[in-house]
Amino acid sequence: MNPKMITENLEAIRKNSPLVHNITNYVVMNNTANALLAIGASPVMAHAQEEVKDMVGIASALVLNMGTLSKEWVESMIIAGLRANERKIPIVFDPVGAGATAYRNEIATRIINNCNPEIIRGNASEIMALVNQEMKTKGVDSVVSTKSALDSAKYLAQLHECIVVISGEVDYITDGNRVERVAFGNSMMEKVTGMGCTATALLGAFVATNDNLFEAAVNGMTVMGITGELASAKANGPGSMQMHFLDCLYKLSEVEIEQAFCTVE
Ligand SMILES: Nc1ncnc2c1ncn2[C@@H]1O[C@H](COP(=O)(O)OP(=O)(O)O)[C@@H](O)[C@H]1O
Ligand SMILES: Cc1ncsc1CCOP(=O)(O)O
Ligand SMILES: [Mg+2]
Repeated sequence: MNPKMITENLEAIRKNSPLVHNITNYVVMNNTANALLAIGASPVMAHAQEEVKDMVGIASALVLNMGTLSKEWVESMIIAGLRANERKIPIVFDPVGAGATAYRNEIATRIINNCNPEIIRGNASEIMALVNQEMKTKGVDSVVSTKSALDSAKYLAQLHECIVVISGEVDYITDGNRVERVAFGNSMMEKVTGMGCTATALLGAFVATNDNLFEAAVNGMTVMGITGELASAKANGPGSMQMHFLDCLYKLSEVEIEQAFCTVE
């Protein structure tokens, strides 16, 4: 992980403006579309079974998010996922609320097994729940530390040959062997709904412009964290945090990325 690599990935997003197709939840559609625009990507939210295949046909990445599930949407996700596999475009999956209900566990397993996502990004509780169906979570928020989910993440990554990202105070990114730790960010990020979903959506833009999936995931989570730090320094609370997050993401510069690295080292 280095500032230059991250800046190059960011510049590729801004230059190419990849179309990121999202099948996501009602709560975060607006936030995540705005975050993708702010970073320089082009978002589209489309979930009708009649059109998802065509939309994947023109997209550079697919984001599947199970925040507000329904039977119809699940079928759309599977159709879209299979088309993404056919086109060999990357899929990023967010198992929102895995562990909270049996239905969520069942659907998460179905999406992973049928669509083979390149990246799975969840909070620690969700990642643990994907491995241990006995794991009970509070809802969409995590109740455990990210470090405690690391073994589950490695197992999941090896089993499905994908990258697993655990987000939280400290993020971990693993391909089952390598582990990268990203410790940027601010606790105010927990107070804005959809921050995790935003991370997942942004990962869509990073993988759309970087064939190295592991590197793309690390870059994406680093940009999330640094932007969170810059935004929280300007924010007075969750409302202005949300606004400043978009502005800081839009303006994020190479110098700011380098400075953030200097502060932690
Ligand atoms: N306490 C914290 N300190 C720093 N960054 C955080 C903290 N909590 C969450 N984040 C960051 O906020 C984003 C959303 O993560 P998280 O809250 O784990 O997702 P979710 O909303 O899915 O539970 C990630 O980029 C993560 O790094
Ligand atoms: C509150 C809520 N309920 C269903 S989806 C959702 C949004 C969750 O977003 P995030 O996991 O990014 O906090
Ligand atoms: Mg989440």
